[in-house]
Amino acid sequence: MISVENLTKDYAGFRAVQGISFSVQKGEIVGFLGPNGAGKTTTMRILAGYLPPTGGKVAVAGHDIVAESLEARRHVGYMPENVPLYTDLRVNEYLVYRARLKGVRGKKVRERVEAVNRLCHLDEVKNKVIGNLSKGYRQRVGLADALVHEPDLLILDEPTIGLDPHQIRSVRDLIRSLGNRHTILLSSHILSEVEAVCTRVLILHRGKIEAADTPENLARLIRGGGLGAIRVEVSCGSEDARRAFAQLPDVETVNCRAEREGWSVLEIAPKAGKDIRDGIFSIVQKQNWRLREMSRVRASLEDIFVELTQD
Ligand SMILES: Nc1ncnc2c1ncn2[C@@H]1O[C@H](COP(=O)(O)OP(=O)(O)OP(=O)(O)O)[C@@H](O)[C@H]1O
Repeated sequence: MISVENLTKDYAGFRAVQGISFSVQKGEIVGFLGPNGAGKTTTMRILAGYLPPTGGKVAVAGHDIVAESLEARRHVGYMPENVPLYTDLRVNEYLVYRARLKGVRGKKVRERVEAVNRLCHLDEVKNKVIGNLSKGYRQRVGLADALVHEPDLLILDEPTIGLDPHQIRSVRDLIRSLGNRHTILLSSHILSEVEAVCTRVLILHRGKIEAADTPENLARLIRGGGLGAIRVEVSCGSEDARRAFAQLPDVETVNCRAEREGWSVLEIAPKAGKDIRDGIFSIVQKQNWRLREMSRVRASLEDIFVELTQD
């Protein structure tokens, strides 16, 4: 659905996107992550046909975004970061206008507007003036706009920015349900949201792709080859515990997380690919400590993001 080869974008001598390549298959929901200024919006605007690339090849649904711009854009629904709406229009009027502008004709216009109103839960506000809507409803109007011409591909730039937790959850559920029928590329700084809806993530840093994989595989990349840190709670002082566990040959780091009432909580990271659980247990036995927790700490998407994008 998306094919990007060696894409570059220059702004007045500054290279914001530095030769990136990736592809997105039909039916995927892909999270596009990166620190501020990484080049996410720039890339998304190029994919949506709003900005010309400086170099490289970009195709959407098999159509070159430069040579066959109109045809490519027919397949794309784009929701920009700050949804530009005509605040004097009513929701219905706006969506009818947008549908016509995007080439929807005749009876189909009403049908499509009704369908997206239903899908985006806009029915109760469809006759309201957009300027009087809350931020959450405006975001949904933006999403309805992106969907009104039945695109195959949805490009959503921070779709939940500025929403409260209830609204975030409802937009997230909506995106997940759209994933059944659409391919989706979405950027977000809310990593729990990306973890919840995306099948794959692309991490962009300073205009380059640092990683592209499922969150599970990325966690494997950064934490001990997939085995992850082990969290233990043992009945001793944290310094004694730290020293004892650090002696294990396959241990990379030992960090104390808490110490209270004679118990210490530690996170022990193994060297890549090593399983240190037996060794940990032997030490606990030898020292005659009591053990009330031994669990695996899975790297969160936030851990992965921070590790891959720190300077
Ligand atoms: N129109 C422009 N003219 C000049 N520089 C620009 C322009 N648009 C973006 N940039 C620069 O290009 C770089 C990438 O910006 P972009 O908006 O694509 O990043 P982003 O990853 O979307 O960031 P954010 O998470 O803050 O939205 C930044 O350094 C930005 O200042």
